[in-house]
Amino acid sequence: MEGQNPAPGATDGTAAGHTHKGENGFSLLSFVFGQNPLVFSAATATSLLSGLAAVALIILINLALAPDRDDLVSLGLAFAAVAALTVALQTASGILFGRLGQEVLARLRARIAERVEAAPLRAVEQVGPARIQALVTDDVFTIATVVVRLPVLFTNAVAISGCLFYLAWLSTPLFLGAAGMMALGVAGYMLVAGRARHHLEHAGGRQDALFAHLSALVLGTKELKLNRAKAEDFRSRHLGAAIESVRRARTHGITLLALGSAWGSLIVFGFIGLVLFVFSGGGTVATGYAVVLLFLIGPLAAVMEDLPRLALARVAGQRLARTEAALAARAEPGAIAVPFESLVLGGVTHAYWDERTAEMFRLGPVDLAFAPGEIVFLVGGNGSGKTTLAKLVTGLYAPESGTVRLNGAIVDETSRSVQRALFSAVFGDFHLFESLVGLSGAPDIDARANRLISRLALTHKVSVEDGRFSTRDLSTGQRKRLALVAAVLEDRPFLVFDEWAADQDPAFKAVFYRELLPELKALGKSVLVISHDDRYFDCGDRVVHMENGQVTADAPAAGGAARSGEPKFPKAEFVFHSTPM
Ligand SMILES: Nc1ncnc2c1ncn2[C@@H]1O[C@H](COP(=O)(O)OP(=O)(O)OP(=O)(O)O)[C@@H](O)[C@H]1O
Repeated sequence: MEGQNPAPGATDGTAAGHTHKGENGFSLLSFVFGQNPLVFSAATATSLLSGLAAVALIILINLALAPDRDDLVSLGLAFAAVAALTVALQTASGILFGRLGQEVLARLRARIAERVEAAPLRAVEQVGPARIQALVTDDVFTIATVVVRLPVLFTNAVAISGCLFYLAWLSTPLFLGAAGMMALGVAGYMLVAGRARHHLEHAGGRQDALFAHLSALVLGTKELKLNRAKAEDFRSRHLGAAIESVRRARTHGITLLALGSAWGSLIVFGFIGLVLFVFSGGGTVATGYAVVLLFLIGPLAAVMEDLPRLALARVAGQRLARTEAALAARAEPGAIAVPFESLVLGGVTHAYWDERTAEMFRLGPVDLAFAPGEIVFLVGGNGSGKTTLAKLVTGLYAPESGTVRLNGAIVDETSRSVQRALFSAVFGDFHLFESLVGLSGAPDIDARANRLISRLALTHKVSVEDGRFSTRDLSTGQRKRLALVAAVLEDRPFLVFDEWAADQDPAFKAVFYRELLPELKALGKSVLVISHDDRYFDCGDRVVHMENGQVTADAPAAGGAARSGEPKFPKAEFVFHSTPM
């Protein structure tokens, strides 16, 4: 499985998977309020006041329109004051909500990052990188866009309510008619919006596939550039199809929302027309109604325009809540470093269920024990379950059944972080960070890293300065050497190398197996080496064989030189020695 993303649709039989729990678990308003209660309250208050001020304006206009007024000057002054206040309030609420929008964007991104970081590896694998990418870019942006629109929405809501009250004061039947028509408009809209949301949710799911294809477009550039037919097929059938299906689903959703809005507007215009041209009979009273009703058109149209945005944000919020539920992690205490005495797997199992092929891969039950200072080779055919077993040994996966005992005590959800804290690993799909993340501030870190780099024959290529690698533009084998540097510098008691030597040249393979491993052993480190290099199996203390998810042999290595605890090359310096952290 190394070097591959988990197959989409592949899920465990037992793990959390894509749960629908928390479907409606995202409340935009309470989330926005929680970000900054003070700013939210101030922004809401200014929006609501600006709505009221707008209603006051319309009343003043109406008064000024009445015939034979002798207080036009004072009305004019009041109008100027209220207009200035309205603009000031609108500006203030716009600025405050703009600020909140950015806070929401930043906070949601940080929150998703925290969830991903805290979630069990299996849950992250199941959610997949594409969904996470889509969430932190597209979905959170959709949510933040609505936050920025909130002041307008609030202001308009107040303006509409205020106008309705004013209408009620002008004429009760008119008010009842207006309120009834609006209720009809909203009911029609809601009916259509429910159907639209279905399309928008579908678009969200297709968008995950689209992000996966976009990532394949970048990661697979070499393959696509070499083969034009392949590139065209990928562009048209795979990437193109995903782009098209997102477009189609979104268009359906947005069209339905637009039709819903149109229905609302039609009802409102119809009502205004009826009042003005059929029932009022003209005259100044009709002018008064007309001013209020015409004023209502603006806020109503704006609200109708904002409703689709709200619907989109709601779908995005639900996707966020669902993903967060799938990533849910039990709070783990901070990982304490404990001395390593023993690690024993008893009847440990794990299963992957692949929905597409409807096949189950079962690992175990596995019984295995590890002791300090031991070098264990884990060998077996492709797909036999070596990496999966390594993930169970390191505590990256929790066993589905069986037990893991660390220093005699059973590891459970609360102590799995302690198990993980024993390990540094270089997996086949390792990631080389651009700096020695987590080691900044460690004493002498640059010098120790550069010594190791020189030991791994990389001095001419790369160096470490202020904890950063000078470059990562290296060959795969060279980058693996740097990953080993980072792992060794962590100075943890147990190291895992998953086919680390597979990308090394023959001379360096010998250095790895015959020099580095014995040196690590001499330092008391335990090392689990996943390997196909059978000519070096004698460098281990034990060789564990796997076949089809089962451990088929666990025996001392034939002629194991490292068992003596002495490095095979006595003159090798112990450059790996570093200050424990
Ligand atoms: N993330 C995953 N999701 C679903 N199935 C998986 C996942 N990882 C591995 N598998 C399945 O588990 C089986 C064992 O995979 P694993 O990577 O543990 O084997 P391996 O012995 O390390 O193979 P290799 O030598 O090729 O690296 C594979 O057949 C694969 O189908």
